[in-house]
Amino acid sequence: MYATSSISLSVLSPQTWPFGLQWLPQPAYLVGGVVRDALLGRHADYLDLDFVMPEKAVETAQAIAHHHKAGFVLLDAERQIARVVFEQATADFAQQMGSSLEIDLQRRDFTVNAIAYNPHTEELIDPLEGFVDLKQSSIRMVASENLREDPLRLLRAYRQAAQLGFSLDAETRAVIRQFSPYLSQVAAERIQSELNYLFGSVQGTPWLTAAWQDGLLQAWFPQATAQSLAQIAAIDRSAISLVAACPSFKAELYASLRHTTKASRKGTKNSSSATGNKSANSNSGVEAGAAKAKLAGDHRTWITVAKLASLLSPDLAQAEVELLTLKYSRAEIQAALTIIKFLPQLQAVSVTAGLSCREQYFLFQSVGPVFPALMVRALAVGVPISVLLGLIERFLTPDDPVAHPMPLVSGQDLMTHLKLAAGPQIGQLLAEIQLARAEGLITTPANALELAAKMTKL
Ligand SMILES: Nc1ccn([C@@H]2O[C@H](COP(=O)(O)OP(=O)(O)OP(=O)(O)O)[C@@H](O)[C@H]2O)c(=O)n1
Ligand SMILES: [Mg+2]
Repeated sequence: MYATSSISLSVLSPQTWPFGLQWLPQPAYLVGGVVRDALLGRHADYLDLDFVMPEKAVETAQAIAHHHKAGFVLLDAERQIARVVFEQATADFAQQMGSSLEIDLQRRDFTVNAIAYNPHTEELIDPLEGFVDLKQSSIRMVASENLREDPLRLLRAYRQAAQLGFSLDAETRAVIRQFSPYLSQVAAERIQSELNYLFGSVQGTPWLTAAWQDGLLQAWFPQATAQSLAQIAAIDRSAISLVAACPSFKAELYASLRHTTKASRKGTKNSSSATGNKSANSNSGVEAGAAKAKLAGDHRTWITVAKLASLLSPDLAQAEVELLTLKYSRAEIQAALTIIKFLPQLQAVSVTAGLSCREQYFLFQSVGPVFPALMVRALAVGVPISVLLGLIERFLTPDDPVAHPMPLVSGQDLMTHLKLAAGPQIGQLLAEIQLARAEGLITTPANALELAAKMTKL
């Protein structure tokens, strides 16, 4: 135990919390990432407070939530863990595991995450010498049994190494390799959220590759090869090249998909009983997790979907099974499958001939909003940038008749003017009108009606 005078821990001060110190019983400790990050001088983009206390954890959370009109979620009744969700912060309150704080810390994942701070006395408690590992930028397990107890920690090691810019202690890595088959026992939602972080940044890529090399991804992506991982690195480079060639495409590539998904990095159902491995047992818990993931910058973009698609089987049915197993949302599954389905068409394009107007029209129609993900994946697998830039220009032009056709006439117009009955023929005529427009053959509604009249007489 040592006093904090030599280190600036102002970020841990109750002044930064959304509630006052008087709400906490004595003793109570801050633990986990917030302490680690404060010691590193690392400012997370949002406040994620984890408290442990020998008793009254849930009552404390309840009282704080009630007084501050914040959200309250009982994450685990048995282990007495509750979450209070504020607008700009989340605070978890857990009953200490075991009869002392030291025992609780000994049951955690990595030494750098097993440092506690007592806000009442302003002291750090570091029995596992996590501070030494922090200074050496090293992720070191507390004990191999702890990794066995909650195998998600195997993958967390790579995610946290990526996030912190740390290395993985050699002995820890050897244990992870040995335990890698146990990762298949972990709830898919928890795996997914770690993966999303690894997909979400350039720094994640080498660690994703390391995780694959160490056998952590095989159970979830049985078809992934060294080449798949190389393609993920190529996606990082391709995104840079596309933005350099076409700066206005950046906003499209990095558009957030989070509104389309409810998967969360914490608070999803699981059966593990490890310390700090908080699990929600209600839907509101999932919501709380999602809210937190959103605050934490769980950035799902078209680039992350393109990376995900790189690891999947090229067989659509098989890829869908892999995505469903990982509990990806409908929207993400649709997006990843669209990439897999249309990539071969782009790979087959000859640079000289390019895609015909008609082919482009159908490509835009079929791919829809997934287009940016398909472009970055296509460039990563070697489709010439010249082929892609033409398509991107169309995509970025709001009134482009090929990428964004506006109907010249409606189905109703056709029925009224040509005295046709409703039926599949109307849809076919509308498609032909759009195509003729895309090819520059017609420009006005009158032209469209003429064309349709001609076609019905054929
Ligand atoms: N599977 C897990 C999850 C969490 N923890 C412990 O619970 C703390 C808080 O967990 P969490 O907030 O998920 O992670 P952080 O380490 O705080 O990292 P982040 O910056 O991602 O919040 C961790 O530091 C660690 O002590 C653990 O031992 N095993
Ligand atoms: Mg945390």
